[in-house]
Amino acid sequence: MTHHDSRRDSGSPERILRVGLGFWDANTLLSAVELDVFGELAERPLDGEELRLRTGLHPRGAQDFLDALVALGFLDRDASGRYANTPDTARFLVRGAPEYIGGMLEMATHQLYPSWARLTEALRTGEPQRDEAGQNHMFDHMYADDDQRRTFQRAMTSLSSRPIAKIAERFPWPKYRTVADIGCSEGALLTGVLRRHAHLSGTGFDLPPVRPHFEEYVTSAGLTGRLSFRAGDFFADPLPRADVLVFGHVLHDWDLPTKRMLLKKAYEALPADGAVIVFETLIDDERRENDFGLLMSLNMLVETKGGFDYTGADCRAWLAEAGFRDSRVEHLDGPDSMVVGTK
Ligand SMILES: C[S@@+](CC[C@H](N)C(=O)[O-])C[C@H]1O[C@@H](n2cnc3c(N)ncnc32)[C@H](O)[C@@H]1O
Repeated sequence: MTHHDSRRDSGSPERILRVGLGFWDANTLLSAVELDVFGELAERPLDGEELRLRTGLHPRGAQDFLDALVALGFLDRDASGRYANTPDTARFLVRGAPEYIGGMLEMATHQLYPSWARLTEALRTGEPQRDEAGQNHMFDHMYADDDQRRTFQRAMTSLSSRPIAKIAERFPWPKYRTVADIGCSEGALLTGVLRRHAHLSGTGFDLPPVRPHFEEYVTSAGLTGRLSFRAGDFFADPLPRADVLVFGHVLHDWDLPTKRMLLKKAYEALPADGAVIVFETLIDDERRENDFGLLMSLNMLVETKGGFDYTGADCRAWLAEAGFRDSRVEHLDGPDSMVVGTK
């Protein structure tokens, strides 16, 4: 990927304006998700007035809003003026669809957008811009609220589903019998991997408030017998023992001493020849290409006390320090890659 070169020096201010006003596009899409425009169109196309009434829009902005979604490529409109989902919005933005990605966008609306409005302050001070993020246990605070907890779990599942499918497909699972996912959230990784590999059993490790979400998700996937939940706090408790330990989008939440502590605990919990899988929106080693990974790291700046994203080379160095005998980096999907370390 060398897309950054084509983004520079085009001789036109268009890209500068487009990025600078990127919140126009973003808010239009986020409002459409919040108002469930795509869900209302799941069954059949609707004319503008019916769609307006169903989504509760005031007449003043309705037509511009819906036609902006057409112009942005998120809706189609036929010759008779009826609106319909595009193949992508039908697939990824209808709530309840198996590949629904809107959980992440719901979290963007409620949580990330207000923090990002204060990015300059975060850059000047190094401080997160969510009131509760300054506390040691930001998750305790977020999980105290049922809605926030559910939105966050859904966001994680939606963001992780594609890299998880690749991990299920590409990692040499036949060599191992047990897997534990540290910071498992609803259990999307374990479910994806165990569905594909019938010989495996798994443990999800996460904070106690996550248990009901995990159990609901795993039950609906029909995997209750092979999967269990272990409630714990990885600061205070040892990690569960398993042949493979997974950290998905977990290390980037924390500062460097915590990252190192978690990898050390993983080493201790693994048998000889056991493996750790770390998957994230890894930054490329040159720190030039993976803009999503770099922006994710700024997201950790505004959202967490010490979190940051990192390169594959960074992670391999930490794995070596923790004692792992070898490691490798493999691209998964989109901005996500995994680092695999062997004890
Ligand atoms: C960013 S989410 C990643 C979820 C999932 N692994 C994925 O890739 O989609 C981080 C997870 O770490 C969990 N977590 C945070 N602090 C924890 C702690 N002290 N002990 C155990 N789990 C924790 C959170 O509850 C959350 O599920």
